[in-house]
Amino acid sequence: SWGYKPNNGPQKWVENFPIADGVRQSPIDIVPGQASYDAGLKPLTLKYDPSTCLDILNNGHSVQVTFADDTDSSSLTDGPISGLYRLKQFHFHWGASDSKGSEHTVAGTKYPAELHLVHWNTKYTSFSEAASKPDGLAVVGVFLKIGGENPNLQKLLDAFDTIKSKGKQTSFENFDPSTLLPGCLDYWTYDGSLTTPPLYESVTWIVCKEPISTSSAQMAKFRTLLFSADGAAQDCMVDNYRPPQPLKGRTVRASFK
Ligand SMILES: NS(=O)(=O)c1ccc(-n2ccn(-c3ccc(F)cc3F)c2=O)cc1
Ligand SMILES: [Zn+2]
Repeated sequence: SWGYKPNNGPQKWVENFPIADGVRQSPIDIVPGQASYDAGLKPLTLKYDPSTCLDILNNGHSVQVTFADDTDSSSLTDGPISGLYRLKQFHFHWGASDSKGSEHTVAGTKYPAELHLVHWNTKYTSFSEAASKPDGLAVVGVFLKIGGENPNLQKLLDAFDTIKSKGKQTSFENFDPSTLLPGCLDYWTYDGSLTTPPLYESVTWIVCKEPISTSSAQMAKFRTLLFSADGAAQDCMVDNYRPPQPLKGRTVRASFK
């Protein structure tokens, strides 16, 4: 099935997912000078309850932390959206080296990794119903840059040895995703899509301007995960990012001057 190799990667996805050539695909290159400041954009309100954190999973494409979404206790409101969106999961994209890995780029600059916090619109009854609707999802993107070691990230990395291969999952409790947010929540926002198949054009993207830090050693830990299942030839999980897609006339708005 789909992946990130030459034979099944982003250039091939259109064969099974024709929306790959759609009008609101993600990620994009964000050019700050071309973004338009919108004074009507509200600050983000992110309220996360660590007790909703359930487990951590290697799904064969990324490492994902999943949340209980049967109540509003972990939610996103305000910002560019209306209503309340519940947190479903967060995951990452990263490179084989510190020179690449993010999906969104900023004036062509690639970061070594990017965190995605995936929320769904509670005007729908479930994540799966919301996932394909034009206003169904809101994903908060946070860039990771190489700097000091990130102690909050380390809690996640410490679980990686037990979920090394595809399909491995383990309980992961009381993690507060707000510890992975930057101090400043200035953001860019635009209408986009899921960045992996099924590539649904259902995402209001909210990309934070300020990155969080991680160390090179911590990035190396991400690269010990495997795309492959137990028993199969070991295939390092690296470069699990889609390159920027055409803007096709979309406007990127900035919440800051
Ligand atoms: N990288 S990202 O844009 O944040 C991103 C990319 C892909 C997904 N994704 C993949 C499968 N699904 C999914 C899972 C269950 C479901 F019912 C519907 C889905 F679209 C999903 O939401 C979720 C998030
Ligand atoms: Zn993602």
